[in-house]
Amino acid sequence: MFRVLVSDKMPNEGLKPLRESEFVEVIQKNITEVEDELNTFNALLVRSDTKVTKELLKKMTSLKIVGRAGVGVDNIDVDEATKQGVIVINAPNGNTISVAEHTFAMISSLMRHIPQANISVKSKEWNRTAFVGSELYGKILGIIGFGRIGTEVAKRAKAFGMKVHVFDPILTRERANKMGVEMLSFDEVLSSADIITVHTPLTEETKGLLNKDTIAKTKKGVRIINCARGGIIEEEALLEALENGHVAGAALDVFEVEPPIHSKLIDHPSVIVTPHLGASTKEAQLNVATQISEEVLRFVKGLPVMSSVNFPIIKKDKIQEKLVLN
Ligand SMILES: NC(=O)C1=CN([C@@H]2O[C@H](COP(=O)(O)OP(=O)(O)OC[C@H]3O[C@@H](n4cnc5c(N)ncnc54)[C@H](O)[C@@H]3O)[C@@H](O)[C@H]2O)C=CC1
Ligand SMILES: O=C(O)C(=O)COP(=O)(O)O
Repeated sequence: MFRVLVSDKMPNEGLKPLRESEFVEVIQKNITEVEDELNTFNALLVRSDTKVTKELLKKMTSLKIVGRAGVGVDNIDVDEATKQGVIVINAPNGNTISVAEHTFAMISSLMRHIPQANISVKSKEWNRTAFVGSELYGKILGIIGFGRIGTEVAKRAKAFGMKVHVFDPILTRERANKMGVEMLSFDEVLSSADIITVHTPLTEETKGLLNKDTIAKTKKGVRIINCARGGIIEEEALLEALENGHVAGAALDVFEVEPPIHSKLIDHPSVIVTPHLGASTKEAQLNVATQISEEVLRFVKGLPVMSSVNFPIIKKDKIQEKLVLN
């Protein structure tokens, strides 16, 4: 049997392709619950909670494939997996719409102080002057990272009558024109936008993309959104800019350390937060779990996987060797 450990929360229905296979056994448990049998699993399915470290990979000696039911693979030591000949796959488009919608909910909430006003009314206050907001219409949304999610955010911004300024190193002018957005340099987006939202992966290159120096290049009164990954924006620099009034507000779904219990940012009155909920919809979770299950099943059947993030790097013979089922 091909043993699949599902160590983060995923809907049963999404795991159906694997559960219904006669060649596969699915075990849904936390890593801590299966410490003694880690060497028996052939596949590991995770979201962002499980940290697939070098240490964990070394213990999982029968592992052939890691499936990320989502997009970001920054919680997986992909280099180590590659060295060990373990394929890493993700579900690149299953949660795009959910994250774009959440980003837009955060932008709207931030501009109209909805979370703060909600708390106020529930505390039996009726304060209509403290929560005067700003319209989105006519404002400039700066999008850093114009991939799947950034593109969907842009479509929604345009529907609200916003202008969209975009920086992405792989964006072409042709595509920008087609999408009705303005393609600019990183610095130009920083200096022109009323609201900046980041949608890049977290990599060595994007870590601290918004820092003390780059935040200083933004407009006074700018609002900053992060529904991508903690660490893309340096939290200390953001807090300082909020405290000195340069940044008027921030909406954060993700944090350098999750949960952010020691982050002073969460106590700032102009910061609104959610607990990494971007992909947490019924639809997205069903999509990503189904996609990843179907991919793992393809792998079990010896068919090529389509969404590997490290496949070309692993030598083909190493995969063939791993493909032989126990
Ligand atoms: N909050 C949440 O629950 C979720 C967060 N995410 C995060 O969102 C990220 C983006 O997701 P997708 O749009 O699906 O990925 P994608 O791969 O479609 O797009 C990422 C874009 O970022 C661009 N990029 C890379 N480096 C850049 C840089 N230095 N400056 C500007 N652009 C750069 C790439 O060229 C690419 O176009 C994921 O990597 C993940 O970390 C994704 C899903 C859920
Ligand atoms: O897909 C992603 O990159 C996400 O951040 C979603 O994370 P989650 O699966 O909800 O823990």
